[in-house]
Amino acid sequence: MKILVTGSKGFVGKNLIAELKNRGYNEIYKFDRNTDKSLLENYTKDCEFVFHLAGVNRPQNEEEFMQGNFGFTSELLALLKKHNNRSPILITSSIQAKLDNPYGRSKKAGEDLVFNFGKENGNKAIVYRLPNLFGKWCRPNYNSVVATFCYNIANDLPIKINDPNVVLTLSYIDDVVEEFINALEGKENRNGEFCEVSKSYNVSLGNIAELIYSFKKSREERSIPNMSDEFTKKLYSTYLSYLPKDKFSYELKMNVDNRGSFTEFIKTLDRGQVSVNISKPGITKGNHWHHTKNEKFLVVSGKGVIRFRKIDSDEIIEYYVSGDKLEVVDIPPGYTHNIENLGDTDMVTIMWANEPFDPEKPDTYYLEV
Ligand SMILES: NC(=O)C1=CN([C@@H]2O[C@H](COP(=O)(O)OP(=O)(O)OC[C@H]3O[C@@H](n4cnc5c(N)ncnc54)[C@H](OP(=O)(O)O)[C@@H]3O)[C@@H](O)[C@H]2O)C=CC1
Ligand SMILES: C[C@H]1O[C@H](OP(=O)(O)OP(=O)(O)OC[C@H]2O[C@@H](n3cnc4c(=O)[nH]c(N)nc43)[C@H](O)[C@@H]2O)[C@@H](O)[C@@H](O)C1=O
Repeated sequence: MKILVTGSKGFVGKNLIAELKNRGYNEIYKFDRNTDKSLLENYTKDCEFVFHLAGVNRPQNEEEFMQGNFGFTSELLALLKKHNNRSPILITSSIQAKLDNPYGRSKKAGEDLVFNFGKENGNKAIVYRLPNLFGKWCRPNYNSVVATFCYNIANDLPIKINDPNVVLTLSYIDDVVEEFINALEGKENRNGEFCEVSKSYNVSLGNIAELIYSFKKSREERSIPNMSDEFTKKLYSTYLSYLPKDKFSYELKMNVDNRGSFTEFIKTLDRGQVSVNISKPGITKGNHWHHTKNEKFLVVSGKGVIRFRKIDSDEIIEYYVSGDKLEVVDIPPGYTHNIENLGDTDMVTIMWANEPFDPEKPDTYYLEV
């Protein structure tokens, strides 16, 4: 299927094209600002679907709104008409089309053109009045406060919030792309004459800023944002996409002694803590038990033994473990336990505990196995 995408180098265009390719749509005609106009003539001859995303959001002069959002749409429609091309046309209008401002009026004029063209020529008109969008690859300091906040905070730059109570309606780029591909496949989500993305979030600017700052802080706290909240999950992915290329990594505090090291990796209040334990050859760690605290040990490199003894019993239970065969060993409460490195290399163990370590209430009692 031959698909024409205008505005192919923009935020929405790049995300849409990447996913179209993932899904096997490989005949994509890309048109953007610097594409030779004569190619648009060719593309409109035989394209079978049009995603008309090219739009003017932040021009130097106000007149460019009408030239870009109405004028260029007319040129595109005239070419489709010239070639008697009846392919469906999807356009990205804006919730601002309802507003009496230069951008809104130009988007409304573009909508009217497409609706009328559809009626006159039989092309299916698929018109989205999109809310503010967010996601990876949106240009910062341009048409999205989310992109600007993510970029500035990731780059240690200040942000300016005049009114933190302003509430935005936001849709996430992956949900937009999913909806657009549904539309391509004839399953657009209609609400009256317009189409809409089914998922959107109403969030205040203050909340957005607070969340993004918390993402930055999560590295120091070794915490993980709340992924059970859909908006947080999507905003966190967006934030990460703005990390500068020299800031993808961060160091952890390694607690080193002559036995090896113990390093906290991830701490959560509701799903526990993950740490990395390194033991030198011949070293035994542990020899303690817990009332309620419990753990999972996963040796990923080296070899050793995990021993258990119920605190009122003489029976010793042994689990031989090695990085050659990944196996999780649960550490049940009421059993004193230790882990000994039996190999001649460092033994590396991933340790999960059901609660973050609390020095005030460690629930850990020394007792030899
Ligand atoms: N992102 C959002 O939150 C929302 C976007 N929309 C609409 O969705 C569409 C896509 O938005 P988005 O991807 O964010 O915007 P972008 O500015 O990132 O992308 C639009 C692309 O279209 C190009 N373009 C503009 N005019 C023309 C033209 N006459 N010929 C060829 N190329 C052109 C732009 O080039 P250049 O950069 O050189 O101008 C740019 O590469 C726009 O129509 C926008 O109005 C609607 C609601 C919300
Ligand atoms: C739907 C619509 O969506 C976009 O247009 P926009 O709404 O202008 O987008 P924005 O993210 O720049 O602003 C959102 C709100 O946020 C305020 N705002 C901005 N920048 C800061 C800022 O830096 N600080 C503060 N405090 N507020 C800001 C601003 O005053 C406004 O209330 C376009 O993609 C467009 O194409 C489109 O159609």
